This record gives sequence, structure tokens and C-alpha cells, in this order.
Amino acid sequence: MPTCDVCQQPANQICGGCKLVYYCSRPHQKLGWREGHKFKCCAFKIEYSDTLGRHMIATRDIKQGEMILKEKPAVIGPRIACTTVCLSCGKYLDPNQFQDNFDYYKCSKCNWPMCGPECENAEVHKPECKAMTERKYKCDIKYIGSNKVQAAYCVISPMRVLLMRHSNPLQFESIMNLESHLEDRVNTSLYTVLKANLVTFIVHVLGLPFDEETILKVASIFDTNSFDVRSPDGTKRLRAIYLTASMVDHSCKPNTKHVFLGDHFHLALIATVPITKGDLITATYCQSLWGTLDRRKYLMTNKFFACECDRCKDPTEFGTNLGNIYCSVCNNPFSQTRQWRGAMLHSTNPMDENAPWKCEKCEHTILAKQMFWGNNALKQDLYKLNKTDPKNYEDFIEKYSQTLHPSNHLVVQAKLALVQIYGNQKGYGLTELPENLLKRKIDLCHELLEIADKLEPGMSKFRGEILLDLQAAMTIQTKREFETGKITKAGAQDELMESLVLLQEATNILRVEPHMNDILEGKIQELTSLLDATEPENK
Ligand SMILES: C[S@@+](CC[C@H](N)C(=O)[O-])C[C@H]1O[C@@H](n2cnc3c(N)ncnc32)[C@H](O)[C@@H]1O
Repeated sequence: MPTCDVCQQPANQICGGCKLVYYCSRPHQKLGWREGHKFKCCAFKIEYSDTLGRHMIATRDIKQGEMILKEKPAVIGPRIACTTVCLSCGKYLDPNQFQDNFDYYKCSKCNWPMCGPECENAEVHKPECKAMTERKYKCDIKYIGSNKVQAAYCVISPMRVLLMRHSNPLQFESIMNLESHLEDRVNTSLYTVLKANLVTFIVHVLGLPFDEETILKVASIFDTNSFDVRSPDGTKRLRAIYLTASMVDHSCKPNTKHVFLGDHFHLALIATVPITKGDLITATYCQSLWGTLDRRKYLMTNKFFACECDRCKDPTEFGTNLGNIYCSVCNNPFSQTRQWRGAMLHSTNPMDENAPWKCEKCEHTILAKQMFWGNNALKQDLYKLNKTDPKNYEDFIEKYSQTLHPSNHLVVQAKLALVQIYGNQKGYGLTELPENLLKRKIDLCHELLEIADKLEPGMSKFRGEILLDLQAAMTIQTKREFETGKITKAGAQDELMESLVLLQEATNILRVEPHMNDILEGKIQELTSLLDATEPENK
């Protein structure tokens, strides 16, 4: 019989948070909480290993969709280089007109562009404003006819951490205890620029008592741990460090997602799939739709580790073949030895970027560097396409259809761009899409969902967004089929019910993001009205 954590008497009420401790009664649960359980109650613990460093382990089974952690930022501020934003709230700024001139509203003391007086007087801006004003430093950012990227912002976020050494020493120490990889970064070209700009600004312009190593370590801690924070409406973009969420290690098939809540950007970490007690709790540090070559290169260059997750080890990436290309011998229609249409080249060892790539059917082999160059050339081709014109993406898919199979990562990225254009972009609104493009959108959504199920399964944002797009397109298709007499009322009802099931799943996934609630509610009402309107009379 379990015993109460407070009085040690027999108890049968388990704590719903950690599911580890028991109480005999509600009053003892409240007392236990106040007496310290609130600091220990969670569904994870932090462990250490030589290969992973600190990492998060589930201390109990965690349900799909459960919030594992909610945390406020330890520090938040502008990104290294960004267009003009407000130092307090991170909003992208537009200039105001002053007689014949245009310029931003500026802080009356330090002259940094801000939204207005309220942001100028916000607590977050006060310490840096004081440090700059004491040294009579005035920011010289001006509006020069366009909103250009300003390197000057690189000093603000590190300065906020450095100033904490005096104002909040405990928080400062906690941030300084995070992984930095300073020794790996210090000789890179970015850090050479940072030495010239950031260190000079902190030491010589502001005269703050910090040595070069501490200053660069703070910058390096940001680069290793910070989250890219965006407001749902796209008007604000910042970087922030969350002390506990920083302990979540990377996996190329993660079991969590995160969302930012409210004006103060609290981070909520949510399980996308059921997590079993003892499992590693993981997030992805890079794009899931990149192939293994690109993911591992990004992780090594930016986070300084060689990912050894199951997806990286599998040359087929869980059967998606995301990073693979067709064998040019087996698929060459003029080749004498052509035998296996559809055969693909796989890396002979995905853990080694220098390993050759070999056909899964014939003996054809190419060097790693050929694969690397080819991949880069095609990536350049894809990234320079006009993002508003679907024809460019359709042509890309067609042009490389003999080289890249339908779920190669570059084709998948082109397909994702098409899903976002068809039905959403001006001139391609859902109701204006001709039948063939509506069908194309539906087919593309199905293909992307198949990939999402393997790489970002469960309640991932990627799945939620595709499900939402798919149901919207299916609903329009049903409406048209019904209005043109292609299907009966009963047929329309069946199809709309299918859309409703998809919408309910999308809603379940996306409703953690507060801004989505109204959109999802509106869609449910729209679909329910359509279902009512197509109700067969004999029902
Ligand atoms: C945000 S921190 C995560 C916490 C970190 N493990 C620590 O001890 O502080 C990111 C760093 O953790 C390590 N890391 C994260 N995921 C990893 C993985 N899957 N394999 C090896 N190292 C990993 C890398 O050193 C990476 O730069």
C-alpha cells in the first residue's frame, strides 16, 4: 500500500503531474505541493552520458498530446542580424513620417528603434538602456528607404545575459552552465566577426567588466541552445533561452514539439507520440524534410555532434528514401544493362559522409563527393525558384523525375511548396482552383502525410497542417461534385464525414496553439453547416 508523502499514512491518491508520489487526502496534497513538491513534480529527469551530455528521460509513461513542460524564457532578445525590430517586444518596425522624413520611433535615451513609449519603458530594456546611456552611447540605426538587415543587433541578447551577472546572479550562473561548444566555434569566421563587433562593444564602448572568453561564451551558449521564437501572426521574431527545455536532445524522428504561448513567449513542450517511461525525450534541431546528408552536416556544423539516431543509421530513412536518388544505370532507358526500373542509390554507410553510394540492385557506385555536389546543385536550383509561381515547382519535379524519385527530399520540399500555394496563394484560392489542381493538391497532401507518418508521426505540427489543408480541399471537391450532380446527397454526406474526421484530428493537434482556436472553430462550423445542407431528405 503506498503511503502519503506528507504523513506517511496509507494513501490512494496519486499526484497527477509526476504520477510518482501519493497522498491520503486533498489537503495533504496541497500541503505537499507548497512544501516543495512543486519543484520536483514533473514527468522527466535530467541524466548525463558521455555521448549525449545532459539529456531528458521520461520518469513515467507520457500520453500523446500531454504537456511535458511549460517554461518562461530565461532571456529573450533580438537575433544576431535582423531587420529593424523593437528591442522590447521584437516587433518588426515600420518607419513613421516626421515632416518630410521617415524614421523609426527611437528610445529617448539610447536611440534604439522601438515601438513607442510603452516599449521604451519596458523592464526588459531598462538594464541595457542604463548601461548605454551611462556611456553616452547612441544607436545610429536610421531608416534609409528600405528595411535592411542590421548587424548591430548582435550585441543586445548577449548583453542582456552579461548584465544579469549583477542583477540576477543565479540566473546568470544557470545560463553559463549550459553547453556552449565555444572551443569549436571560436575560430570560425562568424566568431571572428563577433570578436570585432560584440567584444569591442561590451569592453570598449560600454566599458563593462567582462573578459573576451566570457562574452564569446555567452554568444556561443545562444548558438547552441536558443530557440527561434515567432509570434503566430508573424509580426515578431526573437531568440530565447529556456533553461530546462535546453536539456532536450535532438533526434531526427522526435517525440515532442514545442509551441510559444502568450505575449511573454512561454514555451510548452508537448509529446507528439506516446512516450514510455525510460525513453529519451527528444526534439528536432533541424528540418525533418532534409535528407540525412544535409541534416548531419547542419548538426555537425552548428551543434557540433554526429547524430546517430535510428533514422540517420537507416539508408532508406524508414522507407521514405528521402535522401536517395535513382540509379542512372538501372533507370537509363538507353542502357544495355538496364534491368531494375526504380532502383536507387543508397549510401553504403550513412554514418560516414565519405562512404560511396551504391545501387540497391546493380553494381553501379558513385563517390560521396559526386552525391554531395549533385545534391547541392539541385538544392540551388530549388531554392532560387520564384516562391509564388507553382509552375516553377511543377517544372522542377518534372525536370528531375528521371533522377529524383517522388519522395526524394528536394521533390518533397517542392511538393510542400505546391500544397502551400494551391489553395492559399492569391490567384490560387481554394474556390478558384480548377478541378485538376484541386485534385493535385489532394494527392500531394496524401503523399506528404505518408512521409509525415514515418518521420514526424502523431501530433506533429507538420501532420496537423497537412491534415487541415487536405480536409479543406476535400470539402471543396465534395461541394463541387454535389452541386454539379456528380454525387448524391448521401455520397456528399459520406465524403463530408471523411473531411470532418480529418478536421477533428487536425483540431486535436493544432489547438495547443491559441491563435488556431478561432480558425479551427470556424472550419468546424462551416463543415457542420455543409453537412446539414446536404442531409438526405429521407433521413
Ligand atoms: C541544447 S543542448 C542539449 C543539452 C546538452 N546535451 C547538454 O549537456 O547541455 C545541444 C547540445 O547537446 C548535444 N546533443 C544534442 N542532441 C544530441 C544527440 N542526439 N547526440 C549527441 N549529442 C547531442 C550536442 O552537444 C548539442 O550541441
